[in-house]
Amino acid sequence: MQVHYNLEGLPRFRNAVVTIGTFDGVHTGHQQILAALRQEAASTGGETVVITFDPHPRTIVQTDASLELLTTLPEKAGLLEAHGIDHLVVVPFTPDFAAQDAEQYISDFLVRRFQPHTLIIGYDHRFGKGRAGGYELLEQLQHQYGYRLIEIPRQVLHSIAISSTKIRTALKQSDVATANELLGYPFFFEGLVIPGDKLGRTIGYPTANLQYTSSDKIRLGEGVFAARAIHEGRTLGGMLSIGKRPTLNDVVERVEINLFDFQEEIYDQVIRVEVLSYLRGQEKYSSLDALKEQLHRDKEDSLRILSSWKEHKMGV
Ligand SMILES: Nc1ncnc2c1ncn2[C@@H]1O[C@H](COP(=O)(O)OP(=O)(O)OP(=O)(O)O)[C@@H](O)[C@H]1O
Ligand SMILES: Cc1cc2nc3c(=O)[nH]c(=O)nc-3n(C[C@H](O)[C@H](O)[C@H](O)CO)c2cc1C
Repeated sequence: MQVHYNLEGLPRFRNAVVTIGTFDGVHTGHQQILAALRQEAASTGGETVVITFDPHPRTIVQTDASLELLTTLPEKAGLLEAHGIDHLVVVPFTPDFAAQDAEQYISDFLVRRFQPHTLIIGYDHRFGKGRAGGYELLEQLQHQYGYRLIEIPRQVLHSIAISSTKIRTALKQSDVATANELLGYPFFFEGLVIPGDKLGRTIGYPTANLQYTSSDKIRLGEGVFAARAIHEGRTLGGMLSIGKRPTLNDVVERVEINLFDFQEEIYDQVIRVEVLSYLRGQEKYSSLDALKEQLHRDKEDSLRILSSWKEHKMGV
């Protein structure tokens, strides 16, 4: 897949089959649209093109709220590539871009830049100054500009919006099963390995303490989870803990992962964590020994879950 950040440098697409959207999470609902895109492109010998906006239009509209994105831009690009998309075009959603009038958006942006063979567009797609343009205008001008228009039905868009909301709610409630089902791959995030207080190794369970690398990305709720970590191309099994370490009467939330069959120093490195399954909540144990016994059981549970996921190579 090619990723284009500059509208001036776009190649001449061959029979471009184009869709436009934020595709946050690239979840099962979005995947239906991507499948339609691939199918149309296959039948016309064309290339699939996804147009997305960055920063997210929501940052322009509502400045205060945290974004809680399901995917950062690079993560989204990785997923789109895994779904067989040929080109991702990232359009800076600037005030200037938002201010062009609707007919200009069609003629100068869509037609001139992409020469689309087919446009797959939501019935509610709005564009141009004051969001004056919509599906009807694209329909009126389709013969003049020679593109074919395919409408994404209302129910499909509705179910995508419902899924996005459900995934966000589930993740914040640590309900990984619901989130992963709707995502169609295990939820993942990236973390920088930072120093902790060197306690983990004293109980036989060293943990890489993680600092989130993205401030815009949604945070998973507290709990203990079976997980995988991707480190320098290797996938390692592990168990993830998100919580305030009640046993130690700590107050700040820690994100830490114990990796199985692993003994390397990885401070200052970034790892990707795929969260497979929720195991339990954070508990206060009467001693570090009692915690250690629980970690032993968590490891057994995690190993069982990991082996059932072995054949499952979802995500990227
Ligand atoms: N199996 C493993 N799982 C996780 N990290 C490991 C593992 N083996 C070695 N390490 C390394 O050891 C570090 C963790 O060691 P340890 O838990 O003792 O100290 P720490 O970083 O101070 O964390 P903590 O706050 O958990 O005590 C990790 O950051 C990593 O670099
Ligand atoms: C899989 C896993 C589960 C954990 N569960 C708990 C817990 O239930 N309560 C707690 O106080 N700390 C928990 N911790 C954090 C633990 O206190 C910490 O890793 C060590 O004290 C070292 O800092 C957990 C850590 C891991 C890796």
